[in-house]
Amino acid sequence: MFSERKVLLVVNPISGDVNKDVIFERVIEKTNEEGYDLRIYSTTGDHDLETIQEMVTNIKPERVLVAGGDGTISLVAETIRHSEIILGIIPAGSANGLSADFGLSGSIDQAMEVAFGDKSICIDAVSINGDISLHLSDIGLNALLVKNYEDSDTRGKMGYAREMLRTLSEHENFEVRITTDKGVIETEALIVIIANAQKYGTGVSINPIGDMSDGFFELVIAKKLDFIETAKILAGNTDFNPEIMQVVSVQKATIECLDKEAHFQIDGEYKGMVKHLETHIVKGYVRVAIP
Ligand SMILES: Nc1ncnc2c1ncn2[C@@H]1O[C@H](COP(=O)(O)OP(=O)(O)OP(=O)(O)O)[C@@H](O)[C@H]1O
Repeated sequence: MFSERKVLLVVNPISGDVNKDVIFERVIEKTNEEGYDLRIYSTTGDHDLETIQEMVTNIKPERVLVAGGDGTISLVAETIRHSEIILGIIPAGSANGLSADFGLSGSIDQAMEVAFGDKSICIDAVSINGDISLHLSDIGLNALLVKNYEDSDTRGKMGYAREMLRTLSEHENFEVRITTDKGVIETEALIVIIANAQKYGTGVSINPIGDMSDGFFELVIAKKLDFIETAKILAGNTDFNPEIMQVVSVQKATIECLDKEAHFQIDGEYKGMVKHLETHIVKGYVRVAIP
């Protein structure tokens, strides 16, 4: 059957611990029912951005569905940025931070309903030294945890707990200067989070005022915490205490590490050590289907 209504499904075959066969079956079934012409792309880890970009240009889909983690979602978002094409998320990564913020539970049934539903919002992104962050990026403690977890060959809760303890023993606070149009903050920090959203994938709410569509992002600056409190936060057992963290809503900021380089991660992907970050909001970056 010929159809003008096209859907592109992008699947990361290696992400998370999720059986992609079920996803294929459900998407094929749903697109048949709704009369969509379906195209499928499985990522290879090599030149995926260029290939997806070309497919989007040629196919002109109404929706692009992504079954993968935050890395694959960011990649696809880049290919449909500033367009009316709707991004449908089928959570299938290891952490699924973005999906959690959109209220997606992880069930395929719910994801399908949402991805083909008629509710969507246009979300902002944050540009950090030229890279795009859709969710939460940070320097300091959590970025070191992301690095340690990526470097370790264990997975699952036990592996996470072990890396968390190692991270707590290795981490050192750093001196930071943050310059925004609201003034200059100079402080010792445990972590500085550049937050477009509200919650980490663990469910910890670190930015309760976060709104992905408001034209602002938040800088969440946490100072020294004690060992137990920090462990609870990393493990996802408690939210940040407002007494020891400062939150500023901005459109632009310069972040400088004054005494040493700090570990840096974007949306769950470790990016190395940095001393200087230039950040600014990119309004209306991508349209996402929501519950
Ligand atoms: N076929 C493939 N083989 C190997 N690596 C791949 C393949 N397809 C994509 N990748 C890699 O997968 C990474 C993106 O993974 P993604 O973020 O989707 O899942 P994840 O890491 O399991 O989940 P999360 O981001 O939620 O932790 C990229 O580094 C990309 O290069």
